[in-house]
Amino acid sequence: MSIIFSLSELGWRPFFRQQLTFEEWESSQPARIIAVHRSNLDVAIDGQTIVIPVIPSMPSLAVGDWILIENNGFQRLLERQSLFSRKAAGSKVSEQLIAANLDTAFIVCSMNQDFNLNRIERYLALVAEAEVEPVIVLTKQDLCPDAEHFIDQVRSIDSTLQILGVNSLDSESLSILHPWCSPGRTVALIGSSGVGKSTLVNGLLGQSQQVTGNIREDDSKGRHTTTGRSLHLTSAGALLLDTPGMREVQLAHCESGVEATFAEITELSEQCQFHDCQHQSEPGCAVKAAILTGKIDQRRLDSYRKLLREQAMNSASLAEKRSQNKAYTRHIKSVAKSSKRLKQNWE
Ligand SMILES: Nc1nc2c(ncn2[C@@H]2O[C@H](COP(=O)(O)OP(=O)(O)OP(=O)(O)O)[C@@H](O)[C@H]2O)c(=O)[nH]1
Ligand SMILES: [Zn+2]
Repeated sequence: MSIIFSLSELGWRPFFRQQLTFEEWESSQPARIIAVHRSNLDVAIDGQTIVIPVIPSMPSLAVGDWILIENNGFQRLLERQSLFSRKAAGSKVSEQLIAANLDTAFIVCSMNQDFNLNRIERYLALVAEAEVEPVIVLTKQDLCPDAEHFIDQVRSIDSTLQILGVNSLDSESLSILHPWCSPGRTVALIGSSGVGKSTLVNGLLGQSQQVTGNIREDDSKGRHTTTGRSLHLTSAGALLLDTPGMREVQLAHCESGVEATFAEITELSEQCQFHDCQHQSEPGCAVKAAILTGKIDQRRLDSYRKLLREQAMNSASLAEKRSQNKAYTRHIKSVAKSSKRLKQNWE
């Protein structure tokens, strides 16, 4: 089932439009990537969706990317407004792109014993790193006698956050999310297992469906496989990006995201006596002083430290895996070279 989209419904806006040269306006067409497969891309252009082949000279592309095409062939990638990526190990692919040009990430957490502020802060750091607007969606409100208690806790970490309580099983309750789901906007969900993401996705989609139906693609062995597309239309008109990768994003190379999520600690750090203060037992620590006066929560500082450590450890282990892979590749190459030499000598 195919739905016809206009460019503005696909999220086309001045940020992308102004990147085109006059010549590009004349000769090429903007297109949004709605699925990335091994050998081709599904892209939506003004009024239709088409399939274009993946060619080796293409940059890494993600669902949600805007590209220019000419005669149904790839021209160039437009600058992204936001990007979720997973910093993968491996000598060839150092960064696995997950989703591009999202406007909003719904950070989903349930209002029950699974509720966890540290986890929300972890997701906030990821979303800040990707430069996407966060909205905290607290689910299972129907089962919770004191939703305000949970909402207040989230507000205590940042009073400017958008925080909404919902019952994902009730579409009327989800209308509170509509301001972020208007036509042309792109949203995605992030949250732990069991908090109700799938239920929320179903509720937001209502009777609507994937931007186009599944397609069949030949895999490397020539077999047909059916691959789902990742961009869906919500009943309120937004595009909902639902890709498994979003659910597995790791905290690595995310220092600026962590710093942004704990802005009050980062700002206070500038007043610490030592510029590399760890806020533990150093003299003249402004952060410790703020904890003593109750201005900052000890939990906040612990969470900040833990996330900084986690992202540093993940980044380091990825770098190590990368260098191991490089060494392995060098080894394979040298074995191949010497066996070629041997063969030449033999002949
Ligand atoms: N009462 C109630 N139940 C909910 C709500 N949201 C989700 N559930 C239920 O919670 C359970 C888990 O929901 P899922 O949508 O599968 O959770 P998920 O986050 O997608 O979990 P994973 O697929 O493991 O990532 C299901 O039984 C849902 O019906 C809600 O707002 N209210
Ligand atoms: Zn300090």
